Amino acid sequence: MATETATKTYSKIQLLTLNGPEYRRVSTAPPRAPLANEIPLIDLGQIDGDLAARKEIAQNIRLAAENTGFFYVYNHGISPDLIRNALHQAQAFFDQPINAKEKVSRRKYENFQGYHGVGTTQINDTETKDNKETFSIRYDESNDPLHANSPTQPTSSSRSLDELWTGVSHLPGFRTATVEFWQQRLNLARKLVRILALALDLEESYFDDVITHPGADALYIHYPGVVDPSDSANVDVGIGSHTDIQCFTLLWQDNSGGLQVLSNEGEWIDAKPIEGTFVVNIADFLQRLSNNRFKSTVHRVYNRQTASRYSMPFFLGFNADSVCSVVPTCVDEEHPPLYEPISCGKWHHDRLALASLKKT
Ligand SMILES: O=C(O)CCC(=O)C(=O)O
Ligand SMILES: [Fe+2]
Repeated sequence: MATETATKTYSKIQLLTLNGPEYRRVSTAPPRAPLANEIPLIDLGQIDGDLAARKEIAQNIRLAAENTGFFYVYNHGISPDLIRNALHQAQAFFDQPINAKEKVSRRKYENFQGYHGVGTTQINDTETKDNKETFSIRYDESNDPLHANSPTQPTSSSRSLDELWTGVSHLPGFRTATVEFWQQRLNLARKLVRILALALDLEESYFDDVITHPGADALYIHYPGVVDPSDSANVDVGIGSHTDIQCFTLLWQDNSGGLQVLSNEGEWIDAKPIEGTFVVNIADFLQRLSNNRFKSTVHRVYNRQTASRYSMPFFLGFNADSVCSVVPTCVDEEHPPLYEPISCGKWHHDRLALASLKKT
């Protein structure tokens, strides 16, 4: 009689990095539920409270950032009505015929803004093409409440952005809801940067000078449903295995499920949707500045249902031109800096260029 052994099988995924390809061992077992400390729920209710309250949030975030780099936040202060409205706008945009969406094709704008069609991206070339379509906007000073009193001069890129907004102006309320949701997440992200400084034992204001004109990229993503979810041969990824590039991501996801995070042991875990939360994950640039103390963790999305899945990520990076070094609190004799200083803009640009070079 055969004895059952608890042997686990693993495959390998490849990730693109500026230091060459990196490989991760990945269990072939179906995703499991996370342990409580793998993707903890963190209460931000006191983020505007006194220093002791902010330090308590920082302590919780530090533990999560050093473990998987993924956590949920609640009591984040962004109104559910605004989120619902943004979601309806995203759905209205994606429900349009393809030629209406192509009018704002990202090929016409700088920095990947605008529309990317289904199957036009492949974030991991050892997996399938990404089965998703997206609408993206980037940081725009004229939308930033921090600079409300400093009128900006029109530039060629602001003129091309006007064209982008004109291309969606037939969708009532689209621009207003999209910009307001972007502004509120930028505001929350700036507060989180100060909490992250505390979590790294730095002065709370340590990063203030590098978030005056930050990377602040907001996406609407639509993952089309699959025709037959029981068809196990059809395993197109929604978005392939990857790490995020800049400092951290604030992600709103609908109730579909499908977001999976790679555990420290190489098993997929489900970052299941939790009403009223954002999923936050540390990204590569912050891992780098923390000398690998904070973790930028591999994740992916599968939409294995007939219905559409929608998500709305917001990626925060530091000012594109500010050169940043590994922070002093993460360096000592036993832990020399592992990385050279670099700006987040160059880091982001080179990573994106690497991905597109691979495709040509
Ligand atoms: O759609 C999601 O839930 C996650 C998307 C994501 O990981 C990304 O856009 O980097
Ligand atoms: Fe991601």
